Amino acid sequence: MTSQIVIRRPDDWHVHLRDGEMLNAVAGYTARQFARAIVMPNLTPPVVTVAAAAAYRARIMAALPADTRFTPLMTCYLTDDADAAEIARGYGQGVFAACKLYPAHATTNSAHGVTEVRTLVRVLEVMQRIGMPLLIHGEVTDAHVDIFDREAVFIERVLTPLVEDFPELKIVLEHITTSEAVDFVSGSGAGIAATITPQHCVINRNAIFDGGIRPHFYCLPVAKREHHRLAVRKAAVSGSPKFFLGTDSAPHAIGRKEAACGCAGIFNAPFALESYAQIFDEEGALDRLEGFASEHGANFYGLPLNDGTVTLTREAVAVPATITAGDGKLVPFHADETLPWRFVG
Ligand SMILES: NC(=O)N[C@@H](CC(=O)O)C(=O)O
Ligand SMILES: [Zn+2]
Ligand SMILES: [Zn+2]
Repeated sequence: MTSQIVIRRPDDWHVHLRDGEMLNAVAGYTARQFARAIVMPNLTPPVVTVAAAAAYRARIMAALPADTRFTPLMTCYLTDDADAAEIARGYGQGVFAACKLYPAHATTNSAHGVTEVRTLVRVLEVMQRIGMPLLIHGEVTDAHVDIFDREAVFIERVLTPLVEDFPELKIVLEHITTSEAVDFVSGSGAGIAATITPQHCVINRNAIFDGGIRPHFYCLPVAKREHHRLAVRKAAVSGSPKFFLGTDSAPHAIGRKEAACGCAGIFNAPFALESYAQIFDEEGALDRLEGFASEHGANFYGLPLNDGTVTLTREAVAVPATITAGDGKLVPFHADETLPWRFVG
């Protein structure tokens, strides 16, 4: 039985580091495990300019010890009046690594998101030309569409025509949750990829209602039926270069989760690699963890692979019930569980 995993230093291709006190509390968890991370721009107000992204990047580095080897990769939040020239300038200067498309009102802090993808034609043309990836929260927001169908309907109504109109545009369908998403990405060209979170490999929708409402298992897109979980999990461990690691770690203070209208988001950064290692181990695919965690994403983005390695050992690790964050508390994914793999560093 394998007792140790050594892989090239991995990257997290989708994370929410927040700002202010929360940023100070959570940034270290991501920087400890990952060499780079694609940092989501859904702050209030959202990150839409090169200057705002550069300033946010500086705040992230200031939240970490000076000797931390971590590179935040910044993203531009697309709005209906997104500025193609500003976006191209930010990409050219190495400030923006990608643009993020939130359908308006699809998820946390998406009120400024895009109402009609059609309005973005100019921006998408430029992105396609310069090779800048478009990252998508793939859910329709139509209230008539059942919440469990919103990803599949987005693929049909929005993503399929988008790929037809912009065949060379690099697209990452973020945090996929359905067999429809797996099939769409698998059946598309090399320019279409997806990130996969640990939670969508581990839980199905029953977890959200297990003996009562469980707000710490609520995120968007919401977890789906078991057969979807199995499809997503199979894609993660498949070895396909189209699927790569993106935790979607999305911290919300405990009081904002345990509330009459609790926020969507699962905080998985503190034990992210432990969680993925367990999944790959259970699937007999530990030899594919390195591709998923450390190679496929970088290759898709056209970035160099990281130097150095990280190690996990087969050793029980107890996940605490809560984690202190400033004056408040966060509940981590796997709270109160014991995981079989320990991140050593
Ligand atoms: N995933 C979530 O449930 N929440 C994310 C937003 C997002 O990634 O959709 C957040 O910012 O809290
Ligand atoms: Zn999202
Ligand atoms: Zn997210």
